[in-house]
Amino acid sequence: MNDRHISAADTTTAPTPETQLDALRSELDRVDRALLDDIRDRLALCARVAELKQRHDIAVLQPGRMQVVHRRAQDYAHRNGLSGDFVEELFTLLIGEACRVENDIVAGAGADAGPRRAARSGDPQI
Ligand SMILES: C=C(O[C@@H]1C=C(C(=O)O)C=C[C@H]1O)C(=O)O
Repeated sequence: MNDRHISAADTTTAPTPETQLDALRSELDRVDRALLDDIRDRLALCARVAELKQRHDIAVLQPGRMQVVHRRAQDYAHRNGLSGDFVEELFTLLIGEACRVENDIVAGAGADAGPRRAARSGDPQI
C-alpha cells in the first residue's frame, strides 16, 4: 500500500505526538529511578569503604583512586559518544559527595551519616 491509499482507520490508530511523548517520558522516568538507585548504592558502598578506612586508619582522600575512577569515566565517555566535560563534572560531583559522606562517617557523625543501602535478599522485612 502506498501513501495515497491510507484508510481512515490507519490514520486514527497512528500514535499522536502526545502519546509518543508520554511513552518516551515514561522511559525517562524509569531511567531516572535507576540512576538514583545506582547513586544511592554507590554512596552506600562508599559508606562501607569509610567504615573500613576508619577501622584501619586509612586516609579518606585517595587521589590515585580518584584518578582511576575519572580516567575510566573518560574512556567510557569517549567510547560512547558522551561529552568528556559532562562526564568529568558528573564524576567530580559523585566523588565529592562520596568524600563528604566518608568524612562524616570518619568524623563520627554516627550511623545516620551515610545513605541507606539497598535491601538485600536476606534482610528482615519491616
Ligand atoms: C570510595 C573511596 O573513597 C573516595 C571516593 C572515591 C569515589 O567516589 O570513587 C574515590 C576515592 C576516594 O578518596 C575509595 O577510596 O575507594
